[in-house]
Amino acid sequence: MSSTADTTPTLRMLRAAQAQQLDAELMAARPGESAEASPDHALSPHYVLPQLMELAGIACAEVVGHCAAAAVRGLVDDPVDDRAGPAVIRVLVACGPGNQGGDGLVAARHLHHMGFRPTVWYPKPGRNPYFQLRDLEVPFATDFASAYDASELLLDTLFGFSFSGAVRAPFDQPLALLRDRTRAPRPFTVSVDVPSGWPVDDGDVGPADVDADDPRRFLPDALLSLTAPKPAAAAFVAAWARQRSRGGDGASAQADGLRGSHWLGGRFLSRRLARAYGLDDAAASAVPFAGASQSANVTAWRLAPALPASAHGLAERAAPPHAQ
Ligand SMILES: NC(=O)C1=CN([C@@H]2O[C@H](COP(=O)(O)OP(=O)(O)OC[C@H]3O[C@@H](n4cnc5c(N)ncnc54)[C@H](O)[C@@H]3O)[C@@H](O)[C@H]2O)[C@@H](O)CC1
Repeated sequence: MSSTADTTPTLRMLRAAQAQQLDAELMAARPGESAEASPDHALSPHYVLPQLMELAGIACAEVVGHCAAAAVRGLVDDPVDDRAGPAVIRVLVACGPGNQGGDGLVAARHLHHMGFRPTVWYPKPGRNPYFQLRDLEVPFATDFASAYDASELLLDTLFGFSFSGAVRAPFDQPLALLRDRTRAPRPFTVSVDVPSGWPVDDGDVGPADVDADDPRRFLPDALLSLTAPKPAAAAFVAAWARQRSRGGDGASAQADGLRGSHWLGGRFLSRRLARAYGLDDAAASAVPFAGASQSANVTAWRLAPALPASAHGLAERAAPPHAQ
């Protein structure tokens, strides 16, 4: 009989296929399928993609804001006086070809309005927020390496839960650079959903245990999970636990407070959808967001394994499409 109940709050994880399914259910987005065809779609909240991206993007910008002071104090050779405010902080926003790249574009717009100095690397332009950034005269970088070296902070929105296989050009070069820059000084790096290049559903292997050319040598300083952590978030948490037990790498105490931090964003789930994916059951505690915040620091939260696919009927349904 156990004597003391463990009260550590818990977040349930979602595997890639579950996250894609949930995304589709939020939007009722399967082309050609009538709402009557599926009870899930009849109940869908019918979000449209730009709404979800806006919420994801503002959560990204908020987490960058939380981490910015640490980035400046801890990792720059000649620390900037943080009383100067965000205007001195250069944030490189690396945007991939999918919806996560769209989150990054939205985040860059919010960062601009918050007073930061964002620069965007977006080698496959196309989504609407791109034109908004052009209108705001936010600079676009063509050379990732020099923009990286000129920044205090990197927002990694290259790939999220739909990444798979070996990385293809033109994204291979930035991922190789991130993999090779394992030590400070380097920009404080915030990844979204999955550290780019990592296998989404692998929760066990961490950067310390992989070969020199393995993408998991790239260990971001902070991770923002959207809607729910993916198994890669558990690998991120485990990798930072190992890093801490080895005594870190010399960065300042202030920066260390946020290095290895895990955040949750994406406030768009109803109780019905949360319950359907096991995000609202006895093992998964209540949502951690406070007040108007679009992000919550969940570093101290435990991560529970994703439910088996059959638990919410995923196995019986076709894989959803996702925007390219
Ligand atoms: N419900 C949610 O949680 C929401 C998630 N959003 C974001 O959307 C992301 C998922 O978006 P997507 O499904 O578009 O997927 P991703 O943004 O993960 O990327 C898919 C794109 O990457 C390409 N790609 C995949 N593997 C590759 C490889 N090995 N080399 C080169 N290119 C590769 C694909 O061709 C596709 O263009 C999430 O991670 C999250 O950031 C938000 O935009 C909206 C709401």
